[in-house]
Amino acid sequence: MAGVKATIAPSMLSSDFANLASEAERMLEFGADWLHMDIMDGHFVPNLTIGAPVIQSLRKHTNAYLDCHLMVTNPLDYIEPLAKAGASGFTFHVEVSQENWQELVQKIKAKGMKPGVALRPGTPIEQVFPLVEAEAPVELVLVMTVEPGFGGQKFMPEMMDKVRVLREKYPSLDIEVDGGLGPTTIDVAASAGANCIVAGSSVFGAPSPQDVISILRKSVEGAQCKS
Ligand SMILES: O=C(CO)[C@@H](O)[C@H](O)COP(=O)(O)O
Repeated sequence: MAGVKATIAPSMLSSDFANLASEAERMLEFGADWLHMDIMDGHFVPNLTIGAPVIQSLRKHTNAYLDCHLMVTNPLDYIEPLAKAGASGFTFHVEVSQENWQELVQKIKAKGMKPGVALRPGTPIEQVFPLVEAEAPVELVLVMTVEPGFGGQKFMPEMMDKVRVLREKYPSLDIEVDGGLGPTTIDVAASAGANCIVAGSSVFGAPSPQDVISILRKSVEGAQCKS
């Protein structure tokens, strides 16, 4: 797994939104690499969270990489506002982009953001291959390990087959996993080949978030040494 960096991204969905800036600062002090921002429209998923105005407010307080996961039906509408707001990564869902993914990726890149594609647990992994192999490719694949919409759900180990297939095919791709990740589930994800780890409740709910971040990182780095 040469060339992929262990990246730990606390999911700010589990933070205290009323104190977002200080929660973000705390996570970065604890060793987080990215801040994972879950943008939901109440349509693609049955939950409504934040959008560009909140990213813009947070951007005033931090230079951190803001890893935005768009759980929305019309990702195209979000590119311009999120770029202006200061988003760093823009990951849209393959299920809503069958027709226009090339346009999406080109626009995301043109706005200086890192393009990624996510897939729901029920979506076959083959659907993302063309996006990774395109002339203007996505640079990250987010394998959802729970149904998108809410934090605190149970990790789905059967999703690791998707991660293994991706890692085998694309040794230097950023492969992100999201949902139910924590000290008890990280080893299976890391050994399957995931290198970007999103974790919400296991980090924010821990007596020592710093220790959890460190356990996640060590597991990913350890798995890379073995491969
Ligand atoms: O995208 C999502 C949920 O849709 C995630 O980012 C969750 O927020 C992760 O939370 P935990 O499962 O780690 O609590």
